[in-house]
Amino acid sequence: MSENLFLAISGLIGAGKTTLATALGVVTRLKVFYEPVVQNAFLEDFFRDMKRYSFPLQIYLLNNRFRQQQQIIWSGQGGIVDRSIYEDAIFCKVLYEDGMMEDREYETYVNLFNNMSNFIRKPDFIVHLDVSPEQSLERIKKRSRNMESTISLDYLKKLHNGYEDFIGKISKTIPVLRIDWKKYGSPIEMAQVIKEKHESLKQIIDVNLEVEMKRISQKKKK
Ligand SMILES: Nc1ncnc2c1ncn2[C@@H]1O[C@H](COP(=O)(O)OP(=O)(O)O)[C@@H](O)[C@H]1O
Ligand SMILES: Nc1ncnc2c1ncn2[C@H]1C[C@H](O)[C@@H](COP(=O)(O)O)O1
Repeated sequence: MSENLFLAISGLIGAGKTTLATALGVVTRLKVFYEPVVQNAFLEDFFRDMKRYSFPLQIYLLNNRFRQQQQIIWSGQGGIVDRSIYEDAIFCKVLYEDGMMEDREYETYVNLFNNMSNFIRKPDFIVHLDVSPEQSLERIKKRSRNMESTISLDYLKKLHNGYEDFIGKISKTIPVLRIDWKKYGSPIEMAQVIKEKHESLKQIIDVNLEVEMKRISQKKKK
C-alpha cells in the first residue's frame, strides 16, 4: 500500500469502525485517528439534552475531524479515520429535521463545512460497514456506554436512511468498499481482505467475505 494512503471507515453507531480501524492500522501500518468519545466535551450532555447541545457537539466534532485532516495532509504519511468528516452531516440533518437544531444553527454548520471543505483531503477510499439499525442497537446495548442508553431505534433508522443516501452520493467521487457486517469475520482477517481489495477498487464493491476468507486461508497454507 502506498505510504500516503488515506482511508476512512464509515458506518452507523456501533458498526465496528473503531475495531476495524485498529486492525487496519496493524495490517497497513498507517496511523489511526480515533473519534473522541470519553474525551468528547459535549457528547454526554448531548445525549441528556439534544436540543441544547446538538449544535455545540457538531462544531466540536467538525473541528476535531478537521484537525485530524490537517494532520494527515501535513504529515504526508496518510492515515485511517474511524469516521469520515462527511458523516457528521448525516447526524446534523437528522437532528435538524427532528427540531434539535435551529435554522440558523444548521445553516451555520453547512456554511462552515463548505468553507472548510476547500482545505480537506478526500479519502482514497471509504470502507463502509453495513449494519441494520437493529444490529446497531444490539451492539450499542452490548457495549453499554451509560450515556448511549437513550439512543432509540427510531433515531438509528433515520441515521441509517441518511447513510444509504450518503453512500450512494459519495461513491460517485470516492471509491467505497461496502462490507456486510453479518459476514464480518475476525477484524484482522477483514483488514487483510481490504488491503488486497484496495488495489483493484473502482466503485462500490460488495465483498463476498466467505470467498475472500477462504482464498486468504488457502493462500496462507501454500
Ligand atoms: N466483527 C465484529 N464481530 C463482533 N463484534 C464486533 C465486531 N467488530 C466490533 N465488534 C464489537 O461491537 C461493538 C462496537 O464496536 P466499535 O468498534 O466500538 O464500533 P463503532 O466504532 O462503529 O461504534 C464493540 O463492543 C466491539 O467489540
Ligand atoms: N456528528 C455526530 N452527531 C451526533 N452524535 C455523534 C456524531 N458523531 C458521533 N456521534 C456519537 C455516536 C456515538 O454515541 C459516539 C461514537 O460514535 P461511534 O459510531 O460509536 O464511533 O458519538
